[in-house]
Amino acid sequence: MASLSASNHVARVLSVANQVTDRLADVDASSRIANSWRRCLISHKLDPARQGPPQTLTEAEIRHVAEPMEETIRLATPELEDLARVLRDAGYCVNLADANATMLFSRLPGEADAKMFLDWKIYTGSNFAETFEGTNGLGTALTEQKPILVHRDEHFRAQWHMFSCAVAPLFDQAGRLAGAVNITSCREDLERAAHQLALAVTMEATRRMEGAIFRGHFRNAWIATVPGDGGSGLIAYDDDRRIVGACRSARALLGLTDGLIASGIDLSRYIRFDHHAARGADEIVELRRADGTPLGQGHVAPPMRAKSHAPRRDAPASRPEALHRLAGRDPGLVRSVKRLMSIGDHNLPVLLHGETGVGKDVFARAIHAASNRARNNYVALNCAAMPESLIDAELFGYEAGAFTGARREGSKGLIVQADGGTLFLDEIGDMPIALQTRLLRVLENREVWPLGALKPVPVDIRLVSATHRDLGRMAEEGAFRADLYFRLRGMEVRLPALRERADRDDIIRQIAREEAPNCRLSDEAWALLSAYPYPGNMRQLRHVLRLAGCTAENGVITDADLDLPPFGGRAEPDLATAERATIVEALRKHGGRVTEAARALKLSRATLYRKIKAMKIETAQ
Ligand SMILES: Nc1ncnc2c1ncn2[C@@H]1O[C@H](COP(=O)(O)OP(=O)(O)OP(=O)(O)O)[C@@H](O)[C@H]1O
Repeated sequence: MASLSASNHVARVLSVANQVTDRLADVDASSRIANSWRRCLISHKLDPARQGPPQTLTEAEIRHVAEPMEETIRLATPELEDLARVLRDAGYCVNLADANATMLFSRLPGEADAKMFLDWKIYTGSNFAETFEGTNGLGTALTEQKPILVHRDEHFRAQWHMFSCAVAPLFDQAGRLAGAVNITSCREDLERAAHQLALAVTMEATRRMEGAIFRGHFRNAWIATVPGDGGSGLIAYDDDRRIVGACRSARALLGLTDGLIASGIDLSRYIRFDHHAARGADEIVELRRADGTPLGQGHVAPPMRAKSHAPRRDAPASRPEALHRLAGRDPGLVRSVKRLMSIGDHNLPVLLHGETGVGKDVFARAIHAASNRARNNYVALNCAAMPESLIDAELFGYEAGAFTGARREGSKGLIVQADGGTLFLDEIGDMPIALQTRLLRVLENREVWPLGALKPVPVDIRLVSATHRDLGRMAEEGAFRADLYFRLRGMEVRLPALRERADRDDIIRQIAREEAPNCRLSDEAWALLSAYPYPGNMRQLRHVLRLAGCTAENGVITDADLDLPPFGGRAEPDLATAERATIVEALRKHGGRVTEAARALKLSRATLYRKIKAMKIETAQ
């Protein structure tokens, strides 16, 4: 039925709703559309012939309504933007509405189609509740909490007959209805089948939004993905394996309720699997029910704090104190921090330069915390700690099935995880040339192409990188891409070695307070500490004082407690030899197992890998 007059449509609605056999009754009387028409007539008392625009909110009202949805919209936005880009050329407008059917996010299609949506007020602030607008995609999907396609003359009000909308409801991290994702088209040439396809795409995108909302909400918890017929379920649990959250599918799959979750019920009462909590990386696991029956392959992801140091959600917008504290009273650093603060709100890349252990990582975190990105993720990657193929996958992400061994649902990659925040690339001088080219492209185009992806993902990151090498020289010699080098050093900050710092004594005092709080330094110990050149910088000083705090007798650290290897102008070889021997011994003791050796040495696995690589130590792994 291409175009119906308003009066014919009224007669049609009445005959369908009243189940009268009539030539106009072209809609199945038991269908969801017919049921909705009945609701509109009987419960909402609406008139199918009524004309007029939808209710719209003022700017202030929109802000008020959007406030409780702020986090949900933020977490769903990357997927919404993707969906809008995919459907734009097909003429669809894309919206996210809250559970009351008020549109709070809108992306219009190209110019040729956009005017129609503007004229009909299909944009942010408009309300499409079924109780006002009658049967329509948003209102009806939200009423029924089910995806729906409302094609042209299936709308209750005749005035909406030039539109088709496909809508998927969106459920929040607790499985509650949070809103719906709507796509609307006014193209006459698009058949129902085309809209059905677009609905499937929208449902899939909405499922990914729900995943992002769940992961964002439980970013400090472990997350297990459990396969299920109605889509995979997500369960969040703490370090003691107590369940702290479950999405709608996981609740349905395992019979979890709010009450059970609030009681901190043990995960093992529902699912069991083995994984290595200490590894701090995502893992594919074999899942079993509590009674041992197999549940298939699942996936376990560690808390974001372990891999990306995500700040707390209540973190203040910007905290420059840490940066000032790190600069201390060193005039050169104080100047650098001043300059950094003056460019703080810009996204200028920063290149940190300094010897090992001077505090490049803590400085990078402080730059992030002092910036206007502080509320978003700080994501760090050590380029020297991983083989090229792993950096590629970790950094740029990949689509599902992009390569053998890839995670089933693909991986967003660290660049996308850092969207809106800061990406810290440590030991950037060790980044393989092929990846330098890809990174340069990301910085230039502000988008990333995950491996196997058909389209790029837009990203907004601030890049802070660090190196102990002379990148300028490497660029001259062709060992590092010169164009990338110039991009990285929007601002270059040289972190002085501890022996060069004007405020070295302040730092020794501060670290002594932190590492050996119950001890005082004897005069001889103080003399030794303040004269020593510290080839291992802050890290070495910390280790020396930590050890001294343990061996000191009667609360006094003497020179005998200080393990300061002799320094003959160049201490690195001695220190390096001792360190190498310690690592080789730890690896030997643990049968070449890096994870266990790292634990014994109290180093992160990544740091130990980096050292193994730098020292060219052979391992069994
Ligand atoms: N200004 C400072 N005051 C006190 N401790 C510091 C300071 N800067 C860094 N540290 C400490 O020194 C240690 C090494 O810091 P960090 O890992 O940031 O150094 P790095 O330069 O990144 O080292 P690497 O080059 O080996 O990666 C950490 O324990 C850190 O807490």
